[in-house]
Amino acid sequence: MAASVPIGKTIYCGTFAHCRSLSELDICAKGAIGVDEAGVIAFIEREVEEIEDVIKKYDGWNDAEVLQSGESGFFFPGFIDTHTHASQHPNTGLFGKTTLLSWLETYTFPMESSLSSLSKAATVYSNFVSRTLSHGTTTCAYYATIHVPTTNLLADICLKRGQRALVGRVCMNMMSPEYYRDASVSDAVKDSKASIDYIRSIDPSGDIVKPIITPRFAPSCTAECLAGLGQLAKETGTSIQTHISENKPEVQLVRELFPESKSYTDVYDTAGLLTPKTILAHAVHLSAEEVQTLKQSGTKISHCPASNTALTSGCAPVRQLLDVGLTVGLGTDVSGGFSPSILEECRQAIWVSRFVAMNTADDAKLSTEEVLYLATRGGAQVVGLDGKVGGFDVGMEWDAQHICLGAVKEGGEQEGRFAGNVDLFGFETAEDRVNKWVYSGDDRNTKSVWVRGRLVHRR
Ligand SMILES: Nc1nc2[nH]cnc2c(=O)[nH]1
Ligand SMILES: [Zn+2]
Repeated sequence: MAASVPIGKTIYCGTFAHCRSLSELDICAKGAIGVDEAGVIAFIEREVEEIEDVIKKYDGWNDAEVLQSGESGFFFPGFIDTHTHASQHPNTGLFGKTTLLSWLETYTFPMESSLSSLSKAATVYSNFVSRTLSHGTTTCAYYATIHVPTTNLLADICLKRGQRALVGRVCMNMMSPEYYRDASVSDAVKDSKASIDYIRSIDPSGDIVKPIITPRFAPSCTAECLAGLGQLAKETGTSIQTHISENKPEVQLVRELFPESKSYTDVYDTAGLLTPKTILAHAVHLSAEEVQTLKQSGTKISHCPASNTALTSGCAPVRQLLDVGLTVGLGTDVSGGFSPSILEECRQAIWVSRFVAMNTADDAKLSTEEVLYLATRGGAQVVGLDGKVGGFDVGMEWDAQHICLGAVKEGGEQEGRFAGNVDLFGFETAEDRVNKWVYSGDDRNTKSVWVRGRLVHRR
């Protein structure tokens, strides 16, 4: 679906839910949200008895299309995936008993290197963008590969499909296989710049796709390469994404490779890579001092719980990171993570926080409201779209998903054609419905998805 398809005014009626803050999930059962031709929320009404009264109240909304959430449905902000690898999608579910460094060698580098092929990349990237959209992901921070043409192709696909994306050409000039590495620092910087220029040329406003500078992680890049990319980010005002402190052998490796640095965080700090537009994935094994450095630099964190469990990397101390005031979002980290779904990541974040709680204190536990916040407003802060997407407020853009759950009829069958795992028996409160969705929902429950008011997925 092209991003340029014109839209008319639309009023979304019925139940909507969104996170106001980390602890407050706002659910409105009799709502009406007016979205204008630009995809911007023009008004929000609560306690609506008759939609006609709303239409009368606002000039110029007579011809608006009215879309109902339905009895067992609700509108929810689109999910924001703050860290994933489109180029690893064919490997989803393939990790065996490997851990990070052996997994990279065994599965990841061979697959990524094969995406030099434009035809293979077209298939993999189109499929992955469809997949993430179908799970309600309206914004995604993507890693591609080292190849400029196919990285640019990923940006083309996101723009065409209308999914907001940060698209990164991966840089790696050290400890990488001969068959898959940047030949030199100048190549890494030049190719990154070429991809930045291309992505800015196809979407000069950056409303849908933006480039993001992407050093793979410290062990893949020399200090000179990291510094060159830090300089490039400064000169071009581009966002940055990389990995940090994912597993203990990796942290030890960074100590050995960068003996002059105080810590893993210091390696990035020295290179000028810690900025308010930097997204660091994982942050599992940081010291208190490193956390302070990240906080002071305004760096953002992507929590990737499914990946951290799959690769036995560790349990990120999310409550501590939040308490210090770091901004945290959720990332699927495919294919370290085994699912393209941020809803799945919400569950995984809840589970991991319970394992942390079992080993530390009960307040480590994350609630449903908290993970949904990380998946939406928190994620928006991480990717630099704070105040624009991630919630339903007047002036924000309509990046949203229509969730439909399965009402059970007398006799036991689910009503309608949106069969899924969630059964509603009629006694559930609005909060119960959201909880049931978080714990047992999936893409079968995601009926429609919009970005800036444009329909980008329908089931
Ligand atoms: N999870 C994950 N961690 C990494 N560290 C360096 N590269 C990767 C990657 O592709 N995935
Ligand atoms: Zn990753």
